[in-house]
Amino acid sequence: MHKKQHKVQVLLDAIPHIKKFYGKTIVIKYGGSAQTSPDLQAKFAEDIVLLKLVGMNPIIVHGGGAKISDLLEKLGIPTEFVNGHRVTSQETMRIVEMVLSGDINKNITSLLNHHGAKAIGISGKDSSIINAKPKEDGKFGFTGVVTKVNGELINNLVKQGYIPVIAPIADSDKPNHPGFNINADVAASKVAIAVNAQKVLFLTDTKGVLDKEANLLNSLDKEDVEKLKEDGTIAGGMIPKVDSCIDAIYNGVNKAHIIDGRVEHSILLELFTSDGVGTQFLRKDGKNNGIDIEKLLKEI
Ligand SMILES: Nc1ncnc2c1ncn2[C@@H]1O[C@H](COP(=O)(O)OP(=O)(O)O)[C@@H](O)[C@H]1O
Ligand SMILES: CC(=O)N[C@@H](CCC(=O)OP(=O)(O)O)C(=O)O
Repeated sequence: MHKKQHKVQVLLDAIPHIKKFYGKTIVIKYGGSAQTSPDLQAKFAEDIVLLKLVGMNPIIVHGGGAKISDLLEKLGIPTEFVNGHRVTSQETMRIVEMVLSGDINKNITSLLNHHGAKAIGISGKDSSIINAKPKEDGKFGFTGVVTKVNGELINNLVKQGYIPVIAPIADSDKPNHPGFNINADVAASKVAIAVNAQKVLFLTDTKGVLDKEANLLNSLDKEDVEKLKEDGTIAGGMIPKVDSCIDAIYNGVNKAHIIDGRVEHSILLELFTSDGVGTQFLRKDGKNNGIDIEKLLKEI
């Protein structure tokens, strides 16, 4: 095919995908592990701006766990993770907020704005968009469990043309409280549920969920995830990610995907091509994901 025709064909191939997602809300969890190089960050920004321009409503929830750990180490403050969630002392909470809300949130917001978006950086504390209480009765210190997300406020920002960039810090309902550190995967799924998102994408530093032989698992549901966690195939930072994917698809979000944020334009590959990348999470009972099982069975 002639080069110019090929370019046109690429656009034409994207039409059904653009149609499917036009006007739909997509939450993108931008993990710390996928924020590594300036080049990848610029490609991420291009993808998000393109989604907005073709009529989708992207909402970003970002992480930054690696940067938090780096700063804690420099300051000589020990840190611990249990099942992928950081245990957060009061001292650590201040660092977490500085890194997530002060540094990373503003960098992503500025990056998107310089690529032509109208991005607005907020933390869950702003207007108490995310509320939380202590996780496991305080065993995790200032690590929180989300109790409420103001989806309406986030959707109002979207309606006004903004791309919300949300730091996973939550407010407490108690005054003079330092707030809560929320695992960014958990924050992303709770935001996706609250805004009634069509999809939630988790960008990370692996191809997706891998089995014991490091083969990519293409599609998972609740029971698969339970088995993989039980036998230790899924560990560490992957635990909150898969739990969040399951939470999302059982609470109104059609599909969740874990994709490789190290691959350039992985968001566009996922949304605009039929190949699909990474691991998808889909309810096999067909409820809530747009698949008409009755119709499919008749066609077999
Ligand atoms: N079964 C698995 N498949 C893929 N990655 C896994 C698995 N179990 C544990 N992991 C780990 O989870 C990591 C991703 O989680 P994390 O480092 O928290 O990323 P992020 O910053 O994107 O949230 C991978 O880099 C990998 O080390
Ligand atoms: C409670 C908890 O685990 N909070 C996380 C918040 C940041 C995060 O989740 O960042 P990634 O997505 O890059 O891992 C932390 O302190 O590291």
